[in-house]
Amino acid sequence: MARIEIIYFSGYGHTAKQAQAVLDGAQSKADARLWAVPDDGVVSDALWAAADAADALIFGAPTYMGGVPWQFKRFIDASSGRWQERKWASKITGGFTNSASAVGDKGETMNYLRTFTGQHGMLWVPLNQAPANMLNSGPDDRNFAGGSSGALAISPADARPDQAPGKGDLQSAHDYGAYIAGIAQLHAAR
Ligand SMILES: Cc1cc2nc3c(=O)[nH]c(=O)nc-3n(C[C@H](O)[C@H](O)[C@H](O)COP(=O)(O)O)c2cc1C
Repeated sequence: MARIEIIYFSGYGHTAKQAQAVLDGAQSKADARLWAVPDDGVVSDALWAAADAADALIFGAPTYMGGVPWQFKRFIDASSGRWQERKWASKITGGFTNSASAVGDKGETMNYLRTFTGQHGMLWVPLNQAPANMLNSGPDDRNFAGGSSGALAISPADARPDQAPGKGDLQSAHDYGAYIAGIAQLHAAR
C-alpha cells in the first residue's frame, strides 16, 4: 500500500481541520498520516524520516499575508538538503490552503507550494473537481472556492475551528486526499 505523509501548519486550528479531511480521504485508499509543523517551525527527525520514505507528500498551510506562514517556510527551507540530494524527486505531491477571505490571495500560496515541490522534482496532482459556480451554489458545495491546483478552504475571520472550514470545503479536501492516494497507489505499483 502507498504511504502518504500529510505535512501542515495551523496557527489557530482551522487548517488543521482541513488537514484532517485530507487525511480521512487519503486513508480511504492508502496508508496516510498527519504531521503538524510546530509553532517554531522545527520539525522532528521522525517527520523527516517519514517524508523521505513516503510515496506521496501533501503540504498544507493557511494563507498569511498572501503566502505561507514563516513556520512552514522554515520547514520548507530546511528541506533544501533533500533538494540537493534529490531525495524527494518523483514522489507524488499536492497541496492545500485555507484563509479568511473568499479569495484572500490563496492562489499565491498554492503557486508557491507548486514551485517548492517542483524544485524538489515532485509530481503535482491537481484538484480535479468542477467548481461550484452556479447561481444556486453555496459554501456547502464542494469546491465553492473554485480552485484547480489543490484544495482551498474559507474560514471567516471570526469563525472558530468548529465552525470553519465548512462542509463543502471539507468535502473538497477529503476528495482531494482520496484522489492523490489513488494516484499514489498506481505510482507505487509501477
Ligand atoms: C498573520 C495573519 C495573516 C493573514 N493573512 C491573510 C491573508 O493574506 N488572506 C486571507 O484571506 N486571510 C488571512 N489571514 C486569516 C487566516 O488565513 C485565517 O484566519 C485562517 O483560517 C487561519 O488558519 P489557521 O487557524 O489554520 O491558522 C491571516 C491571518 C493571520 C494570523
